[in-house]
Order: sequence, then C-alpha cells, then structure tokens
Amino acid sequence: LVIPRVEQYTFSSVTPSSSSVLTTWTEGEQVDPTGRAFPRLKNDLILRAAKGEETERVPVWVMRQAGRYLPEFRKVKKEHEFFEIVRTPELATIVTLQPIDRYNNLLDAAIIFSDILVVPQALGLVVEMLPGKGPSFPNPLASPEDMKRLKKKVDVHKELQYVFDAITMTRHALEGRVPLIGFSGAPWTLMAYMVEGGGSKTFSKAKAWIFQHPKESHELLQRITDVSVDYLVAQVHAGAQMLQIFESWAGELGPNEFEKFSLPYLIQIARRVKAELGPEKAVPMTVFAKGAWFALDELSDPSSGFDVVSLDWSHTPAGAKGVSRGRVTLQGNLDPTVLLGGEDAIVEATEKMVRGFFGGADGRKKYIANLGHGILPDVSVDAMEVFLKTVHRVGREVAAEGWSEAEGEADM
Ligand SMILES: Cc1c2[nH]c(c1CCC(=O)O)Cc1[nH]c(c(CCC(=O)O)c1C)Cc1[nH]c(c(CCC(=O)O)c1C)Cc1[nH]c(c(C)c1CCC(=O)O)C2
Repeated sequence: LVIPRVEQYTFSSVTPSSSSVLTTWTEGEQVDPTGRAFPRLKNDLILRAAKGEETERVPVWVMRQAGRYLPEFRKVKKEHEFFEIVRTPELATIVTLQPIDRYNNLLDAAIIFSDILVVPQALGLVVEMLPGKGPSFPNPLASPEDMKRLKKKVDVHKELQYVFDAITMTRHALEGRVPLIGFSGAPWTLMAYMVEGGGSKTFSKAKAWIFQHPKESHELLQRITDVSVDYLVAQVHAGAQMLQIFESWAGELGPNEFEKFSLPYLIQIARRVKAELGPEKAVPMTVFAKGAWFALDELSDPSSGFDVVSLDWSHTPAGAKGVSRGRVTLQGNLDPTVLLGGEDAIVEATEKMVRGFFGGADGRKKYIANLGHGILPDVSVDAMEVFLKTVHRVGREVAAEGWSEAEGEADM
C-alpha cells in the first residue's frame, strides 16, 4: 500500500454557501465531557462539503468501512463477539480506526463502530448477532400488546453510555485526522427489526402492523424517535462531528406509507436534534433512506432539517441533481457490487459517478462520495483502495478543470 503524504487543508479559500441551512459548525476548540480538549481537526473536507462549500476534491468514506472485508477486523472478531466489541470502548475504538489507518489519508471520515440495534436493546429487547446469519430477536414484538415489554422511560446515559465513551475515546485517538460520524437507525427500520425479529424478505409482519394497527405503530415509532433524539444529541456531546440516520428499509414502504410512517419521524429527529444542540453545537445531519427514490425531493427540502441526503444506486447523478436542485449535499452512490468487478470496472464506474455528481456548471460542491449501501464482506482490500484513489484523482481533476474554466470566464 502506497501511503500518500499528509495534506494540509486551507480554510481560507472557500466561501460559505448562503444556502447552508439551520446550523453553524463550531470551528473553535471543542472539549470532551470531562472538559479535556479534543485534538484540532486537520481534515474538515467532509464538513465543508456538507455545509455546501466548494471543495478542492471530493470527500469520501464508505458505509461499513470497518467490517468483515478487513482482515484486521476478522482477527478481532475471532476473539470477541460482535456486541462485546460494540460495548467495549477500547475495542470499538480499535476497530473504528482500522480503515483509517489502513487507508491512510484516503478516507475523509471515520464512523463509530456500533450497530443500529443498540436502540432496541436500550428499549429492553434482547438482540443477538448470529454469526453468518445476522441479527436475531428471540422475543420480537408479536402484537401491539407486546409494547408493554418496552421500557417506558429510557435513560440513554444509563443504557448506552458505552457508545458515548467509545465516541469520546475514538475522537481522541483519531488525533484530528478526520471527523467522526455518529449514527442511529431510523424509527421505521428499527420497528421493522423489532417486529420481524430479524431480517426479512417481505417484511410482512412489520407491514401488517402499519396497516392493521396504524395507531399503535405510530405510538411505537414515536417512542423509538424519542430515544433516538436523546441518543443522537448525546453522541454529539460525546464528540461526534456529523450524524447519519439509517432508514435501510425505507424502500419496503411505498410512497404513501413512507409519507406516513417514515418521513415525519425522520424530520422530527433532524429538527429536534438540531434544536436541542442549538446553533453552537449542531452538526451536519445525513439521511440514508434506502430505496426511497420517490422521497428525494422532500428530503432535499431545507425544512426537513437534513444537510446531506445519501443515495442508493438507483439514481443517476443527473437525475438526482435535477430533483434535489442544489438544496442539500448528495452522498453516494456506487453499487457496492461494482467493487467485485475488478480494477477497470471500478475505475470506470467511479469516474462516471464522480464526474456526474461533482462536475458541471453547478459542480465542485455539495458532493460526498460513498457506496450506495454498505461494502460487502467479500470485497478485497485492494478493490476498496482502487475505489478511494479513483475518487481522489477524479475529484481533483474535476476541481482543477472547474477552476481553469472560471479563470477563462474571468479573462473574457
Ligand atoms: C440494517 C443495519 C444494521 N446495522 C446497521 C444498519 C444500517 C446500515 C445498513 O443498511 O447496512 C448499521 C451499522 N452496522 C455496523 C456499523 C458500523 C460502522 C461502519 O463501519 O459503517 C453500522 C453503521 C457494524 C456491523 N453490523 C454488523 C456487522 C457484521 C458483524 C459480523 O462480523 O458478523 C458489522 C461490521 C451486523 C449486522 N447489523 C445489522 C445487520 C443486518 C447485520 C448483519 C448483516 C451484515 O453482517 O452486514 C443491522
């Protein structure tokens, strides 16, 4: 692996976008919950892209970047169970840093190693991670009656302090190399797991709930929302510099049901988290509503409260930009299986994507490269490197072309 030299990013060459919504980002010194100063951030590229500012290249990170495709992760997994890693701040820190260390200077963000299912656990449900099978709830919510089993009041500091400790520890260990992303599952996706008891082909149990028991479904979604707001706010206090909400099963709902059972809770989360943090502490928020191509217009509306919309691979860059109309930063959206296609396929698809989202008259801003869903376990570490390097190269090329075009115009 060739490790590039440390780059310095200038703050002065960019002008803040007038369309950056709702928040300001604290650029001064930030302290952890004990009052100890966090290391100064050396690479704020992704935060500037989220704010809508022009960037000199394209920031990039990858969903599930700390995961089974990494041999160093599999090594940790041999000795420790999944939720043991999640609950042990030292282990979560080590694993979060693995891709950052391996792809030194190629990744522009770290995402805290945890899982969306810690919130159902905090609500009182048992969740196991079965090797090779994924998450499993021994006692899912079979009917609305079962909601009695959920904790009425959840103190996130009592139930999930290990996540906050992992965030604080990781933020120190990162030494300001890249920002740290916190996350949570969106209410519908968590409800789907809580009712189905695990993954599902049809989600027929969870979907039957929303049609048979709409009132109780809203009650459940609201309870998950309330915990999620506290959970996300506390992640920022612990040191998270950006937040992503994973609505992984959005596409299981049609547009009408998404409108009722997903979107209102996503918006509520973004608005309440920002209101509770206030303008001084608010951080950029990303929504990933997988499969909800029909909701891009609404999610791009500044009133939704999101700064970044993460796209799956069902969008073309031109199509997504046409609908989103520069109101938010777009993130995504390479089909994760392209990384199984070999170097030529990766370079070609990545180049097309980066030029599509970052190029053009309105380009050089509002774009963060990522995959359209998590990286697959059978991707090689070299394929990941090809993807990251291609994003860097093409992003710089597009930015340079843009600047010379602008100079050309000024000459005329
Ligand atoms: C739906 C969902 C889950 N978890 C998550 C989502 C939303 C994102 C998405 O849609 O992929 C989110 C998640 N899960 C994990 C992270 C860590 C941070 C990262 O590197 O992105 C994040 C952000 C670790 C993990 N979460 C899980 C692993 C694999 C654990 C193992 O080694 O067996 C990791 C690294 C397990 C998990 N956890 C979950 C499933 C369905 C599975 C099993 C399938 C799989 O392995 O991908 C629930």
